Amino acid sequence: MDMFEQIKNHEQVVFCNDEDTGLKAIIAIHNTTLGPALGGCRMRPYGSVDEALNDVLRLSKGMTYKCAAADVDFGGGKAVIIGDPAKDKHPELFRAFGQFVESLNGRFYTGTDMGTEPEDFVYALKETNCIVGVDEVYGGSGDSSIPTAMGVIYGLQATNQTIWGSRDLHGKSYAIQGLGKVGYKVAERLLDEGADLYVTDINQGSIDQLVSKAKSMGAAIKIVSGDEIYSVDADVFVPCAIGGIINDDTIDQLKVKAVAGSANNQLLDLYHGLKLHEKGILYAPDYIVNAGGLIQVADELYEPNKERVLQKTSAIYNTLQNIYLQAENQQMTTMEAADRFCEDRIHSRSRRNSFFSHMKRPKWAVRQ
Ligand SMILES: NC(=O)C1=CN([C@@H]2O[C@H](COP(=O)(O)OP(=O)(O)OC[C@H]3O[C@@H](n4cnc5c(N)ncnc54)[C@H](O)[C@@H]3O)[C@@H](O)[C@H]2O)C=CC1
Ligand SMILES: O=C(O)CCC(=O)C(=O)O
Repeated sequence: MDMFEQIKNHEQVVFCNDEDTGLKAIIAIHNTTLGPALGGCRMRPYGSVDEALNDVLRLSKGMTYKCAAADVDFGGGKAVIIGDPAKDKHPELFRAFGQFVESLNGRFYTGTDMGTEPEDFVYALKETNCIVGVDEVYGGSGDSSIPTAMGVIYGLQATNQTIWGSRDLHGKSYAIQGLGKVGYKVAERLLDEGADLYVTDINQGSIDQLVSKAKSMGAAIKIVSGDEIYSVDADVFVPCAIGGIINDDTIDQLKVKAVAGSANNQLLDLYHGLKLHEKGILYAPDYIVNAGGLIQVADELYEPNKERVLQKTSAIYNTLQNIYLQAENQQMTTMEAADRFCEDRIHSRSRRNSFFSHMKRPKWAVRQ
């Protein structure tokens, strides 16, 4: 496919190649109407450059919508590093990545995502100030997966309220895919609430950790294989790992009443939102539910304020309920209702914010 056809809705795509450190990364800036691009950096052993490019293009577009929905003055961007997080990480790799981010001169801010940790970005921070979510001792706001997990909990509460008339989390069962930075925290909170859990992860260490936590609480969790997670008899499916997991094959297997989790790009295609709807499964649009981390890192770039982050993250509950209502009133899927809500916000600003008008960096209150 023609490369420009492939990236046609994006403003800028940067291929980063550094032979000395082995860095192979792609930074995608989707849309900066609302402000400079902001989005995490994922590290994965992608099978091909094309796979990595597709991922970063989809993820960066999602960030444009996420920023609009969360009402933060940033645009959509994302980065991917091609490599195995378990084997290929080293300080110089992240320093080299930081140099590429710096070369964008404030058009792109980044931090953690799947496969990366706040500590990795301490090295990138040596090269650029355009890094978010590092520990507070380095001037950051800390692990952004904490508010992300909190947002998922608000999303689950809004979903339960809509389906069962109560936002209570206990008395329901949840199938969690992925016990990483976000999924593990969601699982802990659900255990605290006395919910029943089915869990899966490709990393046995995370499962063992959750099992011993559950044991210490006298609770039981059911461990299932990667394939089984789609067909368990749970009330809600909570995807907290990879994208594209809502597809023709998995929708046929789902027995749940709702899907609400942190994973970015859960629907393989937009029409899978319709298929879920036709099967009577309520879908919580991913970028509405998982905006907590974004809210924290966006806040960090101005005047960091923990209370405000908590307040804005708790608004995910109302935003999601409104999306559910809009979808019902306008006879569309929840994903279509969410997309329309965001597109209206972006278009209403596009007349006033022109391309590149947000080159200026936000005020760096902490690190200057
Ligand atoms: N960290 C954050 O604040 C945010 C994360 N997200 C999204 O949430 C998802 C999870 O992010 P993190 O927890 O930060 O990533 P992470 O890398 O800390 O955790 C991902 C977990 O999923 C597991 N996993 C990977 N493939 C799997 C598979 N096929 N089946 C089961 N488990 C699998 C990994 O072993 C790991 O434990 C990603 O899609 C990410 O883009 C979205 C918004 C913010
Ligand atoms: O958590 C971050 O660093 C930025 C937010 C992000 O990348 C996301 O929400 O997917």
